[in-house]
Amino acid sequence: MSAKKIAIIGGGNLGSAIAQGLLKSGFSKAGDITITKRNTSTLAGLKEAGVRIETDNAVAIRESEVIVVALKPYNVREVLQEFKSSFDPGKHILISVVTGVSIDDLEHVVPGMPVVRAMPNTAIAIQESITCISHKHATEEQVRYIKTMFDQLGATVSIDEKLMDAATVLGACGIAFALRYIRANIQGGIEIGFDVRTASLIAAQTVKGAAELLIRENRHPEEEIDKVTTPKGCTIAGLNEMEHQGFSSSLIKGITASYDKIVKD
Ligand SMILES: NC(=O)C1=CN([C@@H]2O[C@H](COP(=O)(O)OP(=O)(O)OC[C@H]3O[C@@H](n4cnc5c(N)ncnc54)[C@H](O)[C@@H]3O)[C@@H](O)[C@H]2O)C=CC1
Ligand SMILES: O=C(O)[C@@H]1CCC=N1
Repeated sequence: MSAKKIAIIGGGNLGSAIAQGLLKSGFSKAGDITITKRNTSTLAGLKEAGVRIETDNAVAIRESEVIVVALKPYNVREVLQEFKSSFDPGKHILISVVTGVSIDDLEHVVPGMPVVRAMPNTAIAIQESITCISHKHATEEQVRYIKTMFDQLGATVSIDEKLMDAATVLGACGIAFALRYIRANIQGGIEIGFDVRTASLIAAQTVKGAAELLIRENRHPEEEIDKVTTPKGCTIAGLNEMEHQGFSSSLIKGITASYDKIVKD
């Protein structure tokens, strides 16, 4: 698969993370990535690494083949509308990572351009994203290229577009949910005696280990929990107290609140 030049339109949190992941994975050479933003001062690190920094979206689009749109949902239509004459369906592949804006909506703004939606998370910066992908009119070759690209940046899963909002909550927002869980562990760890650095390391590595048990061994969480909960032991005492306080329920309610926010906006 030959290397393509990639433009990231919207060099914010996610756009920058994608650029970092592309660099780290070696999928792209720094000189083959262009990232755009109106105020480019936050992109100094990428600039230093050799990534091309642009304020003019038309230039970035013209000089690239893969266009990753990482703009906010509220201005993506307006910005794409402004630059739609720069798109060439014979040359460009368009990937949108924008939350809550459908393929139909985007294809309506840039007629003739097939849009692939992808929903990564910020761990894409270190090649540990889970990226959900869906498409309607892209060719098999375009989809293969996009999947290969995101495969280098973590794991990928192809989903029906109607699940894209759910994917946003579970995968993209999920990073923040998981981090808040880890932070609570750190707070608890400090209260029972650890300094913050040690508590952070233990909490984060423990969550990583739990995740790896599921991913590598393909197990159900409860099967692994059963191995930890000694009868009359401290694990079950802690777990049951957490559940009495609404642990699982609060997470499920948070996930549905997050989903409702996307669907109702
Ligand atoms: N941050 C995250 O974890 C995730 C975000 N997303 C989605 O990705 C999109 C981007 O999110 P963030 O990176 O968090 O937002 P952000 O606000 O950090 O990034 C958007 C960037 O676009 C830039 N921008 C605005 N107008 C522009 C223009 N005309 N030309 C070029 N750049 C322009 C802004 O300056 C900003 O840096 C959103 O649609 C979000 O819903 C999806 C998955 C995860
Ligand atoms: O909170 C948000 O709106 C975005 C979407 C997924 C992650 N961040």
